Amino acid sequence: MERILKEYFGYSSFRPFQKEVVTQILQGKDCLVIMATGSGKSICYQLPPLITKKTAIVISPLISLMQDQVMGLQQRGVKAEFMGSAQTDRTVNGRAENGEFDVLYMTPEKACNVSQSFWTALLRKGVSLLAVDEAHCVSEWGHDFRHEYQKLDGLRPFLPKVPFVALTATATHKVREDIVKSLELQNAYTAVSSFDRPNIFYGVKSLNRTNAFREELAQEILKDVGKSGSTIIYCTTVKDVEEVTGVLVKAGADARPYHAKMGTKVRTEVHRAFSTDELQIVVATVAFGMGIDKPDIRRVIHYGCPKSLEAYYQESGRCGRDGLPSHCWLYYTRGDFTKADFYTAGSTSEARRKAVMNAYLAAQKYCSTVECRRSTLLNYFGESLPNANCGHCDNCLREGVVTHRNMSEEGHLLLTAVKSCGGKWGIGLPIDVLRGSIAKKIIDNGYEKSPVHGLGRGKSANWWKSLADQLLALGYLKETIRATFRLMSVASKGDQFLWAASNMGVASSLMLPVTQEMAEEESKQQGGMNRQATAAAAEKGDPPVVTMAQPEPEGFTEPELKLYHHLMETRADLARRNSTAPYAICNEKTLQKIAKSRPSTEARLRNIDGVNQWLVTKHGAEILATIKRHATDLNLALDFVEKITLLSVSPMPKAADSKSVSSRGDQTRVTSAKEEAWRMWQEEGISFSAIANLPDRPKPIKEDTVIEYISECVKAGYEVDWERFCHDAGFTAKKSLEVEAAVLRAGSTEFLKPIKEQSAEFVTYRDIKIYLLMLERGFPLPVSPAPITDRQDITTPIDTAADELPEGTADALGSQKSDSKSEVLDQSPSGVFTTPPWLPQTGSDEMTLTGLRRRMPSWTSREKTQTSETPAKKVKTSPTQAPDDGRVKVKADGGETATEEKLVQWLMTTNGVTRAAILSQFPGTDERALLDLLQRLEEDFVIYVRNELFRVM
Ligand SMILES: Nc1ncnc2c1ncn2[C@@H]1O[C@H](COP(=O)(O)OP(=O)(O)OP(=O)(O)O)[C@@H](O)[C@H]1O
Repeated sequence: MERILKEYFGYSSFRPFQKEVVTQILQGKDCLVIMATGSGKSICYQLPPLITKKTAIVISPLISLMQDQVMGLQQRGVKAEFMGSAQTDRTVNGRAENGEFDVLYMTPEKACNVSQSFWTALLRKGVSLLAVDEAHCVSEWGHDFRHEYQKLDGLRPFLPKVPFVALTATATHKVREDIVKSLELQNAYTAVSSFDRPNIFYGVKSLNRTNAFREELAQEILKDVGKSGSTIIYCTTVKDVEEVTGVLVKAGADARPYHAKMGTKVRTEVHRAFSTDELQIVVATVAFGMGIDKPDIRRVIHYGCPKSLEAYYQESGRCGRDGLPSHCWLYYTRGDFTKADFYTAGSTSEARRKAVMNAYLAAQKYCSTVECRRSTLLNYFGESLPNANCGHCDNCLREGVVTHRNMSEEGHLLLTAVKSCGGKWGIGLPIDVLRGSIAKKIIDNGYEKSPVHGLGRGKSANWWKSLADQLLALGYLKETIRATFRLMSVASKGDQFLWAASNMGVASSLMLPVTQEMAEEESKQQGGMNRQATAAAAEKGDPPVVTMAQPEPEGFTEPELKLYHHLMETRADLARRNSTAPYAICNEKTLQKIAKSRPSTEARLRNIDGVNQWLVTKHGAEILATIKRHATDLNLALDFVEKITLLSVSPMPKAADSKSVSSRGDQTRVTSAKEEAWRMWQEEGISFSAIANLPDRPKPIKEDTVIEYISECVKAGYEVDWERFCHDAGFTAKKSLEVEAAVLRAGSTEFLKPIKEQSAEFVTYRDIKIYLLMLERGFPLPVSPAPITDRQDITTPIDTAADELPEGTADALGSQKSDSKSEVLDQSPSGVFTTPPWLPQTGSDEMTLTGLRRRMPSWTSREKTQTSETPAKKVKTSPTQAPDDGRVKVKADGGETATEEKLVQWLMTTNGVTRAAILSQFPGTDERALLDLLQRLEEDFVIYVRNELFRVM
């Protein structure tokens, strides 16, 4: 899986849940995948067809979305196409039926209308899965309900045993249940990830639909768009689209409109220009919604409140899909909150109408809340942030700047006005009463006689509405929905407040934040006084005003930045010449990694996370040429190996306080089996081999597995006796130096295989992993006094050392809780080791374990056994274990032995071989040891098995 992920998509590791979902699909299981926007759901259905070589059918709601995905996949060497009305290539149908495509997209309408014979023919060729993308469209409770989605279960009989995979980024619990029911998902594996998009900054501002405001907005947008990345401005109406585009173009912006009233041809052209970076800003209605899969959109601006919070999450989710910092701003006016009729008009059932209304109210709440925007968004989907303050939205940044004020008087007035209107109206009428309106409705109902009539004249209607939002959120007011009307009444908490005020003569204090809207309204009324206050606050060093500016990549020196920009130009040029989008060539994050590491060869370029085989083959030469050309001018060294990230790890906590510590970042604790292995080794001194062969294990595990377990504990912060660990694992100074040299030659620490290829034969995958772990945790590496000057200097340790050991010794050593150091050196009671014959017999400080190790040619028993003068204690390695140099034990009956290298080399010359064939090729190999070797190579992604044939990756 990892190999294919790297080969086609360029990624070196899976994101959370991707691997699990792919595994379940490969096992034929239905899946329900609920993962955040931009979290990488597509990989879940794009990888299985590449593994199984069977077509994946993907149901997608929009042609533009399918076209985008097909373009991206084709750029990666994946055979992808879409079937539907917009398809001009007449051969697609036949080729699809013939199983020629890895990934085949179609709309639900198309899928429900293709003939049974099509499915039968395709099924004969092989179908790996049927994915239903944007699966929330299945549910009436979803924000984009589509009838055709509800018919997709009709495909089940045509595609027996084909796993159905439903994917969406927006599904409340109700929607999830609907999806499972409607698509008849059986025993589905469900993956639900966090909805959080940490790289996105969320903010809300108020809006005024006047030309003056739009001009101001255009200036604000223009300040940032010049820097980099693309911008989408979503509008709720075509009129808004035209007006906003107008002012932007007039102000000199590179902007074009996109809405349903434009012809298909023009829309396609706008879409293409935007995707290929020819156009920087698209001002669009939601028609442009899900169809955009561009990873480097830096700003999504909403001009008007969206129709639902789900829609907002989806649309804002188009932003920053490459994980780089991006901004989402929502501009709204309270006038946007009066469109309930419009949005609910198409509802065919009461349930649907209610769902639309709830989602609409949630969007309004998001606009007017003074709480953390991110929390508000996540809470809606049933998720809560560990910290109520995300620190990365306008409200959180304003915290500390926002002043609180006792609004008990205003609160009392508003509650009284609502009460006097009898709970029969929305909030608008009581506010009109407060502001002294003598409209017909007020006179007809006698509200002008209310004791509070006209007492709230000093504040604007919007100011009072903002207060009402807060009183509603705090439970002083309550809202009931009748049809599309929102009726406001006083809740019991509000009643108590009013009662206390009239009976005790005092209103309780009501400290509330002055919302941005309140501040703006007051500012308008006080002729800009508030603006002065804001400037004064800034002078006092209050948090900075948030801008939409796109920061340059972090941690880059000036020359590196220049190189990065040259690479961006090369990418744009490649995209132009290949009629594709720059991001389809390579995304910005990957380009940043390339600029930082500056590979000099294709192999090193390939090694970079995010670089796929296709990029190397098609454009590698030009990218390398750009690097070479500019790196010299900019005085930048090539093949820069970034160790900073590896070494900048916090010091390791002590075991006592680290057992419950989760690993850095990923909150996972080690399993009890791993912790048990760690405890036995670290605290009880039991050897790896003894732990691997514990008598009460149902089946022995490999020594390597034990080492892996302990390594995981180390990563999770557990303490280890590191010297002993290296000693027991046979990781010597010589190996350490060799791996270090290999890392430099490989140019990266991302993958094990290139490092292995660059290492001397005696270095095993285990050694490389230990070396990387030490680097990661910042442990000192073993040192040797004699530097290795020449590769020839490094000789391969003997192959047969372990075979000379008498049977049973290892088991015996293990069962007596042995410290494996005793396999080599006799330990004196003082903890000082006696000097082996090949070391000087004097020199007290050199007699400590560390001192000895510093001077020893090697640390380990196994390496010591190769020294002819050393009277090594005989240690037996279990027949199922491969010795630490990765070699396999030789059987007494002779014949050629399978070593890691020999085996891999031979496999490379074949098209895949069975285990029996390997055994006959290497008759001197112990069968169990061979199995171990094969398993280890598989785990290290050196080989893989398909149809019981072993092949090299
Ligand atoms: N394992 C990975 N490593 C690094 N990047 C990845 C990985 N998987 C996916 N990505 C990248 O993440 C971005 C988002 O992926 P994708 O389009 O699949 O998201 P999505 O979950 O379908 O989002 P949405 O619901 O918004 O459509 C893409 O640029 C993709 O290439």
